[in-house]
Amino acid sequence: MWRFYSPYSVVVCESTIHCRNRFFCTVRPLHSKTAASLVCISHFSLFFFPTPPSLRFQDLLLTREFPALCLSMSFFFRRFFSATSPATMDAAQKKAQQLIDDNAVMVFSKSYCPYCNNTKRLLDSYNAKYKAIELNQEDDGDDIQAALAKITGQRTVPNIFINKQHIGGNSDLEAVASKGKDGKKLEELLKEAGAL
Ligand SMILES: N[C@@H](CCC(=O)N[C@@H](CS)C(=O)NCC(=O)O)C(=O)O
Repeated sequence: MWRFYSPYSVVVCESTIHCRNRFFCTVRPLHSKTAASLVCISHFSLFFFPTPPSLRFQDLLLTREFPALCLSMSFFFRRFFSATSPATMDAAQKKAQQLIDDNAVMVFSKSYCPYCNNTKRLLDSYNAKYKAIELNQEDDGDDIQAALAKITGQRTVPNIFINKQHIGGNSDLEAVASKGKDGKKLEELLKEAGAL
Protein backbone atom coordinates (compact mmCIF):
# COMPACT_ATOMS: atom_id res chain seq x y z
CA MET A 1 0.00 0.00 0.00
CA TRP A 2 1.40 3.44 -0.85
CA ARG A 3 0.43 7.08 -0.72
CA PHE A 4 0.68 9.81 -3.29
CA TYR A 5 -0.56 13.33 -3.95
CA SER A 6 -3.45 13.71 -6.34
CA PRO A 7 -5.15 16.91 -7.51
CA TYR A 8 -7.83 16.08 -4.94
CA SER A 9 -6.07 15.06 -1.76
CA VAL A 10 -3.46 12.79 -0.31
CA VAL A 11 -4.77 9.35 -1.23
CA VAL A 12 -4.02 5.86 -0.16
CA CYS A 13 -3.69 3.31 -2.88
CA GLU A 14 -4.98 -0.21 -2.29
CA SER A 15 -5.80 -3.40 -4.20
CA THR A 16 -3.63 -2.98 -7.28
CA ILE A 17 -3.79 -5.18 -10.32
CA HIS A 18 -1.46 -5.18 -13.28
CA CYS A 19 -2.99 -5.70 -16.70
CA ARG A 20 -1.71 -4.92 -20.19
CA ASN A 21 1.17 -2.73 -19.03
CA ARG A 22 -1.10 -0.69 -16.80
CA PHE A 23 -1.75 -0.66 -13.12
CA PHE A 24 -5.27 -0.34 -11.86
CA CYS A 25 -5.98 0.34 -8.25
CA THR A 26 -8.62 1.64 -5.97
CA VAL A 27 -7.74 4.69 -3.94
CA ARG A 28 -9.35 6.51 -1.08
CA PRO A 29 -8.59 9.85 0.52
CA LEU A 30 -6.21 9.42 3.45
CA HIS A 31 -8.69 10.22 6.19
CA SER A 32 -11.72 8.61 4.66
CA LYS A 33 -12.81 5.06 5.27
CA THR A 34 -15.65 5.11 2.79
CA ALA A 35 -15.09 6.88 -0.50
CA ALA A 36 -13.04 5.10 -3.08
CA SER A 37 -12.07 5.83 -6.63
CA LEU A 38 -10.65 3.80 -9.43
CA VAL A 39 -7.32 4.81 -10.89
CA CYS A 40 -5.44 3.67 -13.94
CA ILE A 41 -1.72 4.29 -14.21
CA SER A 42 -0.30 3.67 -17.65
CA HIS A 43 3.11 4.57 -19.03
CA PHE A 44 1.94 8.00 -20.01
CA SER A 45 -0.96 8.90 -17.88
CA LEU A 46 -2.73 8.81 -14.60
CA PHE A 47 -6.52 8.74 -14.58
CA PHE A 48 -8.77 9.43 -11.65
CA PHE A 49 -12.38 8.66 -11.10
CA PRO A 50 -12.96 10.68 -7.97
CA THR A 51 -15.97 10.27 -5.79
CA PRO A 52 -16.87 13.05 -3.38
CA PRO A 53 -15.24 12.15 -0.03
CA SER A 54 -18.51 12.71 1.81
CA LEU A 55 -20.29 10.01 -0.15
CA ARG A 56 -20.19 6.29 0.21
CA PHE A 57 -20.62 4.21 -2.95
CA GLN A 58 -24.10 3.17 -1.80
CA ASP A 59 -25.09 6.87 -1.52
CA LEU A 60 -23.61 7.57 -4.90
CA LEU A 61 -26.10 5.21 -6.53
CA LEU A 62 -28.87 7.62 -5.54
CA THR A 63 -27.29 10.81 -6.85
CA ARG A 64 -28.04 12.60 -10.10
CA GLU A 65 -24.38 12.15 -11.09
CA PHE A 66 -24.69 8.38 -11.16
CA PRO A 67 -25.55 8.05 -14.91
CA ALA A 68 -22.59 10.30 -15.75
CA LEU A 69 -20.35 8.17 -13.56
CA CYS A 70 -21.57 5.00 -15.31
CA LEU A 71 -20.85 6.54 -18.68
CA SER A 72 -17.34 7.59 -17.73
CA MET A 73 -16.67 4.18 -16.16
CA SER A 74 -17.85 2.37 -19.29
CA PHE A 75 -15.64 4.64 -21.40
CA PHE A 76 -12.77 3.90 -19.02
CA PHE A 77 -13.20 0.12 -19.22
CA ARG A 78 -13.55 0.10 -22.98
CA ARG A 79 -10.56 2.41 -23.44
CA PHE A 80 -8.20 0.78 -20.96
CA PHE A 81 -9.16 -2.87 -20.77
CA SER A 82 -9.80 -3.55 -24.43
CA ALA A 83 -7.55 -1.13 -26.30
CA THR A 84 -4.06 -2.16 -27.25
CA SER A 85 -1.28 0.02 -25.83
CA PRO A 86 1.25 1.53 -28.27
CA ALA A 87 4.04 -0.74 -26.96
CA THR A 88 1.88 -3.87 -27.29
CA MET A 89 0.74 -2.82 -30.75
CA ASP A 90 4.36 -2.25 -31.77
CA ALA A 91 5.39 -5.74 -30.57
CA ALA A 92 2.38 -7.35 -32.28
CA GLN A 93 3.11 -5.52 -35.52
CA LYS A 94 6.73 -6.71 -35.46
CA LYS A 95 5.65 -10.29 -34.77
CA ALA A 96 3.07 -10.25 -37.57
CA GLN A 97 5.58 -8.78 -40.02
CA GLN A 98 8.18 -11.37 -39.04
CA LEU A 99 5.73 -14.18 -39.71
CA ILE A 100 4.84 -12.66 -43.10
CA ASP A 101 8.53 -12.27 -44.02
CA ASP A 102 9.59 -15.76 -42.85
CA ASN A 103 6.90 -17.78 -44.59
CA ALA A 104 6.21 -18.31 -48.28
CA VAL A 105 2.51 -18.44 -47.48
CA MET A 106 1.23 -17.05 -44.19
CA VAL A 107 -2.34 -17.55 -43.04
CA PHE A 108 -3.61 -15.74 -39.94
CA SER A 109 -6.52 -17.91 -38.98
CA LYS A 110 -8.98 -18.86 -36.22
CA SER A 111 -9.53 -22.52 -35.47
CA TYR A 112 -13.34 -22.30 -35.56
CA CYS A 113 -13.56 -20.14 -38.69
CA PRO A 114 -15.10 -21.90 -41.71
CA TYR A 115 -13.54 -19.42 -44.17
CA CYS A 116 -10.12 -20.27 -42.68
CA ASN A 117 -10.80 -23.98 -43.16
CA ASN A 118 -11.73 -23.32 -46.81
CA THR A 119 -8.46 -21.44 -47.29
CA LYS A 120 -6.43 -24.30 -45.80
CA ARG A 121 -8.33 -26.82 -47.92
CA LEU A 122 -7.66 -24.79 -51.06
CA LEU A 123 -3.93 -24.50 -50.26
CA ASP A 124 -3.81 -28.22 -49.42
CA SER A 125 -5.37 -29.01 -52.79
CA TYR A 126 -2.31 -27.35 -54.39
CA ASN A 127 0.00 -29.22 -51.95
CA ALA A 128 1.30 -25.80 -50.93
CA LYS A 129 3.46 -25.36 -47.84
CA TYR A 130 1.99 -22.72 -45.63
CA LYS A 131 2.16 -21.52 -42.07
CA ALA A 132 -1.10 -20.91 -40.23
CA ILE A 133 -1.47 -19.50 -36.77
CA GLU A 134 -4.75 -19.71 -34.93
CA LEU A 135 -5.20 -16.24 -33.42
CA ASN A 136 -7.89 -17.46 -31.01
CA GLN A 137 -5.35 -19.83 -29.45
CA GLU A 138 -2.55 -17.29 -29.02
CA ASP A 139 -2.18 -15.05 -25.95
CA ASP A 140 -1.45 -12.08 -28.19
CA GLY A 141 -3.94 -13.13 -30.92
CA ASP A 142 -6.17 -10.07 -30.48
CA ASP A 143 -3.16 -7.76 -30.63
CA ILE A 144 -1.90 -9.46 -33.80
CA GLN A 145 -5.36 -9.15 -35.34
CA ALA A 146 -5.37 -5.43 -34.46
CA ALA A 147 -1.85 -5.07 -35.89
CA LEU A 148 -2.93 -6.80 -39.13
CA ALA A 149 -5.88 -4.43 -39.39
CA LYS A 150 -3.41 -1.56 -39.14
CA ILE A 151 -1.02 -3.06 -41.71
CA THR A 152 -3.61 -4.26 -44.26
CA GLY A 153 -6.89 -2.55 -43.41
CA GLN A 154 -8.44 -6.03 -43.02
CA ARG A 155 -9.80 -7.09 -39.63
CA THR A 156 -11.23 -10.46 -40.57
CA VAL A 157 -9.60 -13.88 -40.75
CA PRO A 158 -8.29 -15.59 -42.70
CA ASN A 159 -5.74 -12.92 -43.52
CA ILE A 160 -3.52 -14.37 -46.22
CA PHE A 161 -0.08 -13.41 -47.53
CA ILE A 162 1.80 -15.04 -50.41
CA ASN A 163 5.43 -14.07 -50.92
CA LYS A 164 4.96 -11.17 -48.43
CA GLN A 165 2.14 -9.83 -50.63
CA HIS A 166 -1.22 -9.29 -49.02
CA ILE A 167 -3.85 -11.40 -50.79
CA GLY A 168 -6.82 -10.69 -48.50
CA GLY A 169 -9.39 -13.12 -47.12
CA ASN A 170 -10.68 -16.48 -48.32
CA SER A 171 -12.89 -14.99 -51.04
CA ASP A 172 -9.86 -13.10 -52.37
CA LEU A 173 -7.79 -16.29 -52.43
CA GLU A 174 -10.62 -18.09 -54.22
CA ALA A 175 -10.74 -15.25 -56.76
CA VAL A 176 -6.98 -15.60 -57.33
CA ALA A 177 -7.45 -19.37 -57.76
CA SER A 178 -10.10 -18.85 -60.43
CA LYS A 179 -8.94 -15.65 -62.19
CA GLY A 180 -5.30 -15.22 -61.19
CA LYS A 181 -3.63 -12.04 -59.95
CA ASP A 182 -1.65 -9.59 -62.05
CA GLY A 183 -1.80 -12.07 -64.91
CA LYS A 184 -0.40 -14.93 -62.81
CA LYS A 185 -2.17 -18.10 -61.77
CA LEU A 186 -2.26 -19.08 -58.12
CA GLU A 187 0.05 -22.00 -58.90
CA GLU A 188 2.63 -19.61 -60.35
CA LEU A 189 2.39 -17.32 -57.33
CA LEU A 190 2.88 -20.27 -55.02
CA LYS A 191 5.89 -21.50 -57.02
CA GLU A 192 7.47 -18.04 -57.04
CA ALA A 193 7.00 -17.86 -53.30
CA GLY A 194 8.72 -21.23 -52.82
CA ALA A 195 5.60 -22.87 -51.42
CA LEU A 196 5.50 -25.59 -54.11
N1 LIG B 1 -15.27 -12.55 -46.74
C1 LIG B 1 -14.35 -12.96 -45.70
C2 LIG B 1 -15.14 -13.44 -44.50
C3 LIG B 1 -14.23 -13.70 -43.30
C4 LIG B 1 -14.97 -13.67 -41.99
O1 LIG B 1 -16.12 -13.20 -41.90
N2 LIG B 1 -14.30 -14.17 -40.95
C5 LIG B 1 -14.82 -14.09 -39.62
C6 LIG B 1 -14.48 -15.38 -38.85
S1 LIG B 1 -15.28 -16.79 -39.58
C7 LIG B 1 -14.13 -12.97 -38.86
O2 LIG B 1 -12.99 -12.66 -39.11
N3 LIG B 1 -14.84 -12.39 -37.85
C8 LIG B 1 -14.25 -11.38 -37.03
C9 LIG B 1 -13.33 -11.94 -35.99
O3 LIG B 1 -13.22 -13.16 -35.80
O4 LIG B 1 -12.69 -11.09 -35.33
C10 LIG B 1 -13.42 -14.02 -46.27
O5 LIG B 1 -13.75 -14.59 -47.31
O6 LIG B 1 -12.35 -14.24 -45.71
